[in-house]
Amino acid sequence: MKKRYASTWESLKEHQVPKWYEDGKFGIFIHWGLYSVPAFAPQTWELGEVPPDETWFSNNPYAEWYYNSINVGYGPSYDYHVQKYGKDFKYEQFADMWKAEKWNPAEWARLFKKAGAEYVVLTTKHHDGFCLFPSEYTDYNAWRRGPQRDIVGDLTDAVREEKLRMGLYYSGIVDWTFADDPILNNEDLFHTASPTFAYADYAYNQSMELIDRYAPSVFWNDIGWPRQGEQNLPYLLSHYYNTVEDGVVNDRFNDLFHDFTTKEYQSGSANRREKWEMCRGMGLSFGYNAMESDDKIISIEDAISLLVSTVANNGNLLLNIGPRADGTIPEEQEKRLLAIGEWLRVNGEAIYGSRCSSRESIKYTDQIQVHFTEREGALYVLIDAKGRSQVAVTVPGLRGNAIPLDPEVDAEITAVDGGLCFTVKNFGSSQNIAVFRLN
Ligand SMILES: C[C@@H]1N[C@H](CNC(=O)c2cc3ccccc3[nH]2)[C@@H](O)[C@H](O)[C@@H]1O
Repeated sequence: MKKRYASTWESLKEHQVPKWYEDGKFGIFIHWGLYSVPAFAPQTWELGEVPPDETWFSNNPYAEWYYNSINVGYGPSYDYHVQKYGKDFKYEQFADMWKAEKWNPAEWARLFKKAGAEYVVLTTKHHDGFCLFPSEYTDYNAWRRGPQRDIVGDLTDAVREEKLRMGLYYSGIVDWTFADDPILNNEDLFHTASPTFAYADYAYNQSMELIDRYAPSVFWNDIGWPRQGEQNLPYLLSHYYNTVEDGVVNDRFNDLFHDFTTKEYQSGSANRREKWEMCRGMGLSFGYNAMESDDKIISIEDAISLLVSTVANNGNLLLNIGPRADGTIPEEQEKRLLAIGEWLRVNGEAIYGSRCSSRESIKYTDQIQVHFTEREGALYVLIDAKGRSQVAVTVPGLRGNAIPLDPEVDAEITAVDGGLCFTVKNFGSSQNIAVFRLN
């Protein structure tokens, strides 16, 4: 019998995180839109590395922030824009330059499947207000302009064809087509963006059309929800759950409600006792940054290490790709997705469907950490030895027989006082993370 949610916080609080999201562990975030045309941002910091003040916002590494970065009227993006497009070139003109002429959604979905992802989250409307779906509330959308396609619908169909879950991102409180005072600090961002009741209704109406048209498995709201629309939320969220019973929402509704909490790069905190999700770009940006240098893009080994440490601590990893305006995925991003998929094909038994172990992760050095997961009565020991070709670690309190999941891993396991010593002589193809099943 399908549960019916009332539009009250009490009823919503009965919603449980669905098994598919607990089991899925790995998703692909996609930031694609008008900002993918200029595809420019300075390569400065990861979010959380420096305070979110004027220095961050006028040197914003997020290429999807291009509109605000030029709107502040100074800084690297402003200088780039004047030099490349001219002082009078309006951001809105990118709407007719974005053609997505090489886009093949089925190809994208096949790549995400090969990457071992279980779900996908696509931007439907980022802070610039341009919609990737035929919204009935604005013509500033990809059906009327640029690609002249229902990007959201076409990708949703392709993703579901590959039996992956489709999630939708919506920029709830920031929409520069309603209010575009330059943003130079978090106060502007989280509290005073788009301050009208008209915008609150707009956000509510667009969210309803996204739910009714696409029934997304994830409703990923960003930054916050219009304060003038907070009283709409219980109805919106109960409508969402009554439409998508095993749907999930994140914690970016002004901390009023969530299924899972979020971290972004170095920003935010997570606790093992509740479900959380880590999101980040491959480099310092979510939107494609054509200027990005290889040294700023996460290594394959560090991406897998992040997945392992996130999952072992009760999280999911939502790893972003920033496609080019023409619809192709940059090779350096594709390479990382395929390598993660390769690692998961060999070691995924310790990841998919696993649960957080009562054993906390152990940090021996900055390079050597051991994580634990549990699944179907088995304990998995995941030895992460960043950058080392061999390692020997003693894990206390373990006993029994440990088998490497990767047959190419050459390791010796010996019982020592009250624990097991793992001597890994060769990590095989497992990118310096060797996984053992303890029977
Ligand atoms: C995915 C990413 N989100 C950014 C806004 N970030 C937040 O609102 C935010 C970060 C964060 C970290 C920990 C807890 C809450 C948070 N909210 C956006 O400004 C970026 O363009 C991008 O879309």
